[in-house]
Amino acid sequence: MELAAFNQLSADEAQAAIRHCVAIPHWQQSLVAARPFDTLDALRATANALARQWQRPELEAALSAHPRIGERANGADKEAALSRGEQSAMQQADSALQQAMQQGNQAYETRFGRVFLIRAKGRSGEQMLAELERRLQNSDPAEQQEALDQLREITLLRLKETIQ
Ligand SMILES: NC(=O)NC1=NC(=O)NC1=O
Repeated sequence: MELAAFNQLSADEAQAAIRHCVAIPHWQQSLVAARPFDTLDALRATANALARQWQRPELEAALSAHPRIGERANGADKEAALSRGEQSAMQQADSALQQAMQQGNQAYETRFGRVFLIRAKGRSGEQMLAELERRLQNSDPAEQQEALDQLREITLLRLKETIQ
């Protein structure tokens, strides 16, 4: 979608157009309310600044829309389709890597009590497993910040693909 088109949509239509970027309604509504944007850079800077305000509640709300790494996102909705594309590297992963990722996800969820979140686009399965193993050593606060940073990266990538 062109920026000009996004600027001209009704608030409801504009929110619907970016809903799949992240399952945080307040972020969607705040970005819509900040229109009109003069440039794509201005849109992206605002989206980034709003995403930097996220804390634990936003992280937990958003995780519901992000399947585990290595788990095929079933479903016909746009988020599931985006996840399948983002995680395509895992579809080619061999069974050993798939199993290691499953065990890593389990260890992460036992340690931190939530799904491991990483910006999967552009990363191989091996790179994501290495990141999981590194982040398992993080303290709780450090890991919460890393997860929030990854959620922000995923969101901004999706926004970039949605409004160009
Ligand atoms: N658990 C996850 O990290 N999921 C995901 N990361 C992405 O980049 N897309 C996902 O669905």
